[in-house]
Amino acid sequence: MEDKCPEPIRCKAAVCRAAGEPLTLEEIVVDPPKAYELRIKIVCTSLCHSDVTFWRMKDFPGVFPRIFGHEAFGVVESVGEHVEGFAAGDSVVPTFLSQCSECTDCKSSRSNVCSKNRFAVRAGMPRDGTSRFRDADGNPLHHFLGVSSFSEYTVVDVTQVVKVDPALPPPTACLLSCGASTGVGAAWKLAKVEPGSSVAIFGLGAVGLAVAEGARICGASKIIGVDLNPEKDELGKKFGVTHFINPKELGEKTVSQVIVEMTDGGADYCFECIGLAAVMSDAFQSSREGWGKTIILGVEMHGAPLSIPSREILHGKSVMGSLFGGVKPKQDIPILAEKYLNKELELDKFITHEVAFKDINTAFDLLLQGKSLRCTIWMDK
Ligand SMILES: NC(=O)c1ccc[n+]([C@@H]2O[C@H](COP(=O)([O-])OP(=O)(O)OC[C@H]3O[C@@H](n4cnc5c(N)ncnc54)[C@H](O)[C@@H]3O)[C@@H](O)[C@H]2O)c1
Ligand SMILES: [Zn+2]
Ligand SMILES: [Zn+2]
Repeated sequence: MEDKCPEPIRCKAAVCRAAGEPLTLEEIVVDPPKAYELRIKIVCTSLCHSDVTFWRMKDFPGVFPRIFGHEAFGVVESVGEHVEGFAAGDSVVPTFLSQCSECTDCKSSRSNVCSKNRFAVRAGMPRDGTSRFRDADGNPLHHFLGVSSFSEYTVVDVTQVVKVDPALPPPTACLLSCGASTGVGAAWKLAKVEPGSSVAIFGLGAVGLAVAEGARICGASKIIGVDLNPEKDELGKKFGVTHFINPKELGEKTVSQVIVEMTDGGADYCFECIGLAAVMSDAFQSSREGWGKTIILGVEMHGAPLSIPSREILHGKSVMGSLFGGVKPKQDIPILAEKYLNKELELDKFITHEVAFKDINTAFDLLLQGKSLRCTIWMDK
């Protein structure tokens, strides 16, 4: 092994000191990787709405100061003990979901939620709960989803790192680390959308539009997009959205009434890609009796309960939810990468902006104002 004794590294990170406050660029220390961990030099990262949700969360005490970020691409800098299959210089994407490849869930084709390194919003590393980051005063900085990519260097558990083809452009690899994989995976792996199906997507951000991209590839004939932002009408067309509904412009009718009319009984597949319990119910109401499936991808900020009429579920409708769109990171990200390199999967259109690391707060403004889908944040610019 080349990297016998990695030393702590001094570098810059965008630290969130309190909920909802702009991130501050600080010099930090990143400790060497422990056993089963890798230290990664982040090349670029981007902002997903899940970062924004937890950044905003004021009633989630004790987790600041924290380094957010979980969509990224980087290069392995060093590996800890017992790490197999990775070496310094490898192109990788860290992922918020793990795949240990050994547990019952990882071995089953029915699950993508590893039961050995379980998904949780922890403050530290998954195995020992401690932090690998320290600020200038030596105080620990908390991790986010085991990734914390808003730092020039980060430490990630080996079960949350996927090797990718170096031919992938860094911003594209970065998209596959969360949003694009989640949306495309939900249509392709979870719903298994059939040719000729009707699909309704609530929320046309990167996740919702990635569902549209996945549904387009699967041959869906009707792809209905629902969004409050009128600009998503034109934008959606680039992603195969065939019909657009702005709930603010419906007058007396409800969204679900309109979708049921448009699809002659309800959409075959409805996807919630916003994170609002009320919209999850709308999605369910818009699905077809007999076989309609509602797939929930949005993260409800306060975990509000989902309310659906129990009688309607007797009519053959079903609801399911998913982390990462059913994608098993180590198995499926390389497949999605290949689909991109074969020009089957179109990912470049998701990258609407780019900024230098020092301007990371601009990426927050762009997403919050509904102007960007994904903004590439370059660490070396
Ligand atoms: N399940 C997962 O594994 C997973 C992975 C990634 C993201 N997510 C979640 O998916 C959701 C979308 O993420 P994103 O990065 O695409 O977000 P985004 O901010 O880019 O997009 C959200 C879209 O929803 C629209 N919207 C907001 N409120 C609406 C309403 N009431 N009715 C209609 N449209 C509305 C916005 O205009 C925007 O276009 C978030 O909740 C995020 O946390 C889940
Ligand atoms: Zn995400
Ligand atoms: Zn596992």
